[in-house]
Order: sequence, then C-alpha cells, then structure tokens
Amino acid sequence: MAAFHLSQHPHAGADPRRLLHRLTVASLLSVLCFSMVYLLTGCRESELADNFDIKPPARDFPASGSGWAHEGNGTGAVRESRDRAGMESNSSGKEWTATRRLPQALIIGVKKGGTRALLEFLRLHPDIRALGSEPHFFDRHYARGLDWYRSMMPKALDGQIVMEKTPRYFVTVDTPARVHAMSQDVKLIVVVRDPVTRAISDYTQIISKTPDIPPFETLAFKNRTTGQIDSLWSPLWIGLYAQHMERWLAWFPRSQIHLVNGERLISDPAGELGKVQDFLGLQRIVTDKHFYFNKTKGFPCLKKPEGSSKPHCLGKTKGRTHVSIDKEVLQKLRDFYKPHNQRFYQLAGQDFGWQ
Ligand SMILES: Nc1ncnc2c1ncn2[C@@H]1O[C@H](COP(=O)(O)OS(=O)(=O)O)[C@@H](OP(=O)(O)O)[C@H]1O
Repeated sequence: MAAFHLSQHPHAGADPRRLLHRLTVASLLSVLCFSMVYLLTGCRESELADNFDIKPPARDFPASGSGWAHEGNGTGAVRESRDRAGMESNSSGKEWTATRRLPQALIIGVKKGGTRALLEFLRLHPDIRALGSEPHFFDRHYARGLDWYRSMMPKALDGQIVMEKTPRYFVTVDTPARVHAMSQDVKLIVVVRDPVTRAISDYTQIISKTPDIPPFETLAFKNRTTGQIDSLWSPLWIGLYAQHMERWLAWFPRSQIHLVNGERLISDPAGELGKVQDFLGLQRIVTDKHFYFNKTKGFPCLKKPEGSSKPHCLGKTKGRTHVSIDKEVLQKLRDFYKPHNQRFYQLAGQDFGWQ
C-alpha cells in the first residue's frame, strides 16, 4: 500500500533526492527511538525470555501453576519496578545502584520437598533477592556460562543475598563440582521430606501430566512378585538422600549445607524459617506474624505480603491430594528406605523420624 501510494504521489518522480533524504531521516529516527526503548525497558531481558525456556529476572514471579494462588501481589510489582530502575534509596535519600550478581545461596532440593514454599517465604525478607523461576543453570544450561547465569538473577543491593531454587541440583551428578567452581562459600539449602511421601507426591504430579502411565505400584518394583524395588525409578531414586548428600559433602563442608525439615515447614513454618534466616546470617524478620493456617488448603499461607491486602496461598499444584497407594506397597517402601534414611540421619547429624 505504502509503495503504491508513493508511486502515485505527484512529486514522487519529480524529486527523488528529497524523498531519499526523508527516508534516511525517518530511518535514523527509528533507530534512535529503538535504541531509547532498548535502554529504557531492558530489552536484553525480553530477548532472553523469548529465546530460553525460563523467565527473565525482572519478572521474578513464580512460574504459573507452581507459585502463589494470587500472583499479582504488590510485593512483586514493587520489586519489579525497583528492578527496572535498578535503584533504591535509603532514609537519607542517597541512592545505591542495584546490580546483578551470582547467587550466594541456593535451594538445591529436594524436588517435592517444599522448595517453592520455602523460597516464597524467604522472599518476604528485605535482605533477600530471589529469582522466582527455576534457572536450571548447573544441570541444564551450564554451557551458557556464568555471565548468562548472572544475567538471570534479580538485581540486588550490597548486603542483599541473591538466591535461586532448582530442586534438581541435589540429584544431578555434576552439580556439586560446578557449584563449587562458581563459589566455595555459597550457602546450600535442602528441604527434605519423608522419601515415601515425596515419591507419591512426585508420582501424583507425573500422572496429572501423563494420565496413561502405569500405576505407582507397578513402577515401584522391578519385580512385584519377588518384591524387588526399582530404586532407579526416578521418584524412588530421588529419595536416596544419603547417596546424593555424600556427593555434596565431597565438595562442601556439612556446615555449609542447611537441611530444612519439610514436614515442619508445614506444621511450623516460622520455626523452620527462623533457622534458615540464622543460617543465612540474617535478622529473623520472617516470623509467625506472617503466616496463618488455611483450613481449606490444609497448609500455611501468607497473611499479607508487603503491599498486598489479600492473604496468599501457594497455587493448586502445591499441596494436592495424593493418589492412594496399596498399604502393603507402602510398607515395602518404608522397609526399603530404612537403612538409607539411617545413613542420611548420620550424615545430617539429625534424626528426621521418618517411619
Ligand atoms: N505452605 C505450603 N503450601 C503448599 N504446599 C506446601 C507448603 N509447604 C510445603 N508444601 C509442600 O510443598 C510440596 C511441593 O514441593 P516443591 O515446591 O518442592 O515442589 S517442586 O519440586 O517445586 O515441584 C507440596 O507437595 P504436595 O503436598 O505433594 O503437593 C507440599 O506438601
């Protein structure tokens, strides 16, 4: 249409140089505008979002379906605008520049342990800046390099702790060495939960996505008649905590790994959060004042996150009803895990009391 219109213009043929000049000026203006938009809106981040399967740092909300039930909370909005500006000011009005840094703390596992709840509770702390999505850097995107990883992090001020959670790190063989190569001082957090319940939680999620898979009772055994457990089946293998923990202990001292009791994270979230804040060297700011027990959901939820008037619970994929499992199979699994759990308690220096 535009080309047709130009060729019909009475002066189009008369002054091609003028037309060319106009076109050049228009192109220069477009380039200028584009550059301005690029600089002002952090275009680099949207490129990342388009090209990769994880979210950019400025949108550091939980992935949909895995985060809070009411997402557009004020806390996130405030944080997002701070991220965009990259600035924050203290009481004297002086501004500090926030920068993207590599994480100083990682929630490395375990899948279905309660890692999302822990991360969201920790995000209430003003000295924590946490990436909402799981970047899977050390297990999937390691080849992208540390600069890429840093670019995924939310901006943080000096003194704020940057963190992320990717529960798969705990069980991936190369991860401890890779994390160590990034930082020898990084603080590691693992939320652990009774491995039998964890496996059922895992399976409940799997079957919700692929309803055609065989029953849990079939997949859990190499041979159901002989009762031989298939410990390589992922939902069961992840629960061999001692085995995974030993790999981490080959690279990091026990004092650098904090274990969160996943069961207590539900029954006493403030108590578990208190210990995590101590471990991170932070003031205990997230306390029981922040939580209430939501009877309908059957889990603790947040009363009023900063800037929001609504209480917040985790989304519906967290705390769902588990598939019911044959009692005999449950007992076989408990017997199977017993020695592994004992070994884990020894490594942990803590008895989690799983049956
Ligand atoms: N406050 C609160 N609200 C909801 N759910 C809670 C909470 N605290 C811990 N949990 C438990 O977290 C389990 C999900 O664990 P993760 O977040 O680690 O899962 S995931 O690995 O990120 O998929 C999830 O597992 P399921 O109960 O099997 O759904 C919960 O038991």
